[in-house]
Amino acid sequence: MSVHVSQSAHKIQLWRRLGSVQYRDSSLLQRQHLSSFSSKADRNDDLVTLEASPDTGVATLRMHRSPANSLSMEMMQSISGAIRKAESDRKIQSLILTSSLPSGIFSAGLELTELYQPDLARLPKFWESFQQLYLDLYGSRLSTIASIGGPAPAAGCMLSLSCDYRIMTDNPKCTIGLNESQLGIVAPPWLAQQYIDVIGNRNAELALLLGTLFTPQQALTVGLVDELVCSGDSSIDEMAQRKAAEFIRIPPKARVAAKELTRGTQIAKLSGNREEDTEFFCSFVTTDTVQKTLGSYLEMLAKRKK
Ligand SMILES: CCCCC/C=C\C/C=C\CC/C=C/CC(=O)SCCNC(=O)CCNC(=O)[C@H](O)C(C)(C)COP(=O)(O)OP(=O)(O)OC[C@H]1O[C@@H](n2cnc3c(N)ncnc32)[C@H](O)[C@@H]1OP(=O)(O)O
Repeated sequence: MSVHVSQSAHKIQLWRRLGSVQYRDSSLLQRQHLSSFSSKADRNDDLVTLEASPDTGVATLRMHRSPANSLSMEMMQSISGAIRKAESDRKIQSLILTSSLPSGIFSAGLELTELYQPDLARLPKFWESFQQLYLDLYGSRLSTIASIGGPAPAAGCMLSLSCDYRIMTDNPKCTIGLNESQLGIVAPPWLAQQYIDVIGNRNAELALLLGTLFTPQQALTVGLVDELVCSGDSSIDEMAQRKAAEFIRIPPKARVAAKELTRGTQIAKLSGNREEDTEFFCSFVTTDTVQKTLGSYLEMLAKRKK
């Protein structure tokens, strides 16, 4: 076991050193169609806002990385940082995760330019930030509520799966689910396991195979979300606040211990396997087949917009 781990650590270091090497399949360059997918490192450190209310014990984490709250490395680090900041305030017991983008998009999942023709030195760090975000949110001592006012595909769905409770706007244009197979990729095992845990094995099996994006009503039926907000009902923010208050009435030690019962094993599993997971991801995502499919998917997104 220890030999295996050290070999994999060596490979990760190798990945990091590959930074100066050009991406190997330059024939996949289709940038002329993909001008809107050209940014990589964020310079903006104002990607999320944390508003803590010691009186109520509730903090609200608002994501606002325009245009779609896609998860670049900096975005994931910002969300992780905000979760830790909220946790460090002992008066805070609950966290509402939401989007403040005018479009309402909750999160479009991983930033696709991080996956397509990736910067090879950045790629392992990017994936480690994704793992860390999962560990921080899924394992948080806070009760966590996802207030989903717009689409939440792939890693956007992961953000909500990592919360304790999910409230979604009942708008059929807003869909949620792990659609990775449609991009020619596959969710990592720890994310697939969250799906299985939340919607059951058979539902997860079919949805992972087909890359299903559920409408809010379908998501409610399979248990992917816990509650829907219809227009005319009280606002999604009010409902999230009410749910947070309900969680806060439970003694914190008991609440945290209950969470540990259902999540501890999976958290320990990834914590002990991060390097191998990163190594697998880097090898998988850089294969020519995956790169080609990602390129076509990006083109399809750009064309759809036109
Ligand atoms: C056997 C063991 C296996 C082990 C496996 C191990 C490892 C696994 C390996 C790999 C796994 C990798 C995991 C990936 C998870 C992901 O999250 S992949 C990302 C998936 N995301 C999507 O498919 C969403 C794509 N986007 C959309 O569908 C729509 O944009 C939307 C979110 C539904 C919103 O639609 P709407 O019509 O409102 O807006 P637009 O489409 O016009 O988009 C607005 C704007 O945003 C840009 N954009 C959208 N999504 C992304 C994105 N994910 N990344 C970057 N940019 C995005 C879009 O281009 C528009 O930009 P603009 O033109 O500049 O306005």
